[in-house]
Amino acid sequence: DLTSDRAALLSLRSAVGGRTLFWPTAQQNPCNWSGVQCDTTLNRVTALHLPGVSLSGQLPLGIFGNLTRLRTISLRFNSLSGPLPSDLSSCIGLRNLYLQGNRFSGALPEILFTSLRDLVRLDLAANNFSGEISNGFNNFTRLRTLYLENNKFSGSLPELEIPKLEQFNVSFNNLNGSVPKSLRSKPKESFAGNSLCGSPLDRLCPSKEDVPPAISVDLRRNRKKKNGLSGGAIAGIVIGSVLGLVVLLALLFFLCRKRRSSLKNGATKLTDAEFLGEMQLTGSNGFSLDAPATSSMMGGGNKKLVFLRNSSAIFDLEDLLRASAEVLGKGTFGTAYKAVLEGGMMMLAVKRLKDVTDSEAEFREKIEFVGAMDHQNLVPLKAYYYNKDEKLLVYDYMPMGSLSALLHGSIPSPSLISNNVV
Ligand SMILES: Nc1ncnc2c1ncn2[C@@H]1O[C@H](COP(=O)(O)OP(=O)(O)OP(=O)(O)O)[C@@H](O)[C@H]1O
Repeated sequence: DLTSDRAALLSLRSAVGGRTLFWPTAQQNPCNWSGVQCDTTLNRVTALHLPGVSLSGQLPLGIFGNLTRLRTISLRFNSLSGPLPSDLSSCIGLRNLYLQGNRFSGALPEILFTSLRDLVRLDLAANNFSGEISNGFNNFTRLRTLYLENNKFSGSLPELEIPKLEQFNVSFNNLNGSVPKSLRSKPKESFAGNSLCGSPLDRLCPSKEDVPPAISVDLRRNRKKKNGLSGGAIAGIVIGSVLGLVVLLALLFFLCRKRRSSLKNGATKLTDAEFLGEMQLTGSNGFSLDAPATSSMMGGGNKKLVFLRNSSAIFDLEDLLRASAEVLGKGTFGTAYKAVLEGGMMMLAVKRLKDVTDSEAEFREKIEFVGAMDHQNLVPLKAYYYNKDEKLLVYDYMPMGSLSALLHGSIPSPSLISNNVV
């Protein structure tokens, strides 16, 4: 009733100020207040005209929810802000809503599209409204004016099949896409200031047909480039990598086996039969010959390792055969090996003689003679071994290499070189 309409108007007055402050509130009947119109038959407020009267602030809920018989609201060209109150939806007989030229913001409440079905004029221009332009405008079947220009509406325009729509403007928003068919009859100025395209605008919408052939080929090529390698190429790379890895592993395996077997062979060869060539001692220049060498026989038999001079029998033939061996080089009389006794307790040079034609007695005599020689540049013979198949000479291992290495390399001390070559 009018009493509740009056109360709602007073709420509005206290919320927005401006000219409403001049309302003679002492009067119980609000129908004489400036800007307020009533239907005397209904005894209700039916229109509120407050254009350009310095209203400011937000429209709170609880005002329009009570002014339910309003047919016209005109609050244009004020400084009202904030979102539209959703209880505007209570004004179901509203025909004209003029809110242009304010600072309203936010999206339009969706409920308005289902309740204000009698709207004829809707002017929301020049505010800060945002969000998409709702398909719900199609519910306003009596609408003749729809002004939404100069806001921040975004997205694309929906098809608006509003039969009586005469005045339409959505210019200067953030709209994009093409102008829908139903609106193509509107003047192009109604769509200006957006990213819209298509009729009635001069800007054509890009489509497959619109792209010139040369550009479309380029686009396709770019797309291909962006896609990177083809599936086949990737599969090829993967298979190639796997094969490469397999070959590499096989090679490593083969090399390891080869190394192991060569070490094994080196050690085994010590047991192979070879013969001692005739030893040609080149005289006594620089050499001193001791008294006949005293030798100790390992194990008592003459097929054992024989230690010469003062060398004590701290290892035996078994130790020697079990030792890991590595070829040091080949000389005239055979091959020399570096033998590391088990546990690394001793490193020896074992010279394995080949082509020995001397009888055992002759061999022993000559080796005892060699073993008795003493000279600062000569590695003393530590022990020897003789049997039919194998003749070995055992020396201490000289870790600093040969005379050749001394002459051509950087080894300083002659006392540490293998001097059997000297
Ligand atoms: N006691 C040792 N300690 C370390 N390396 C040695 C020892 N004896 C020999 N060699 C090394 O073993 C390799 C072969 O030596 P070997 O005495 O069998 O022949 P060579 O003296 O080089 O030649 P040739 O017998 O013709 O005079 C040489 O590189 C040598 O330096």
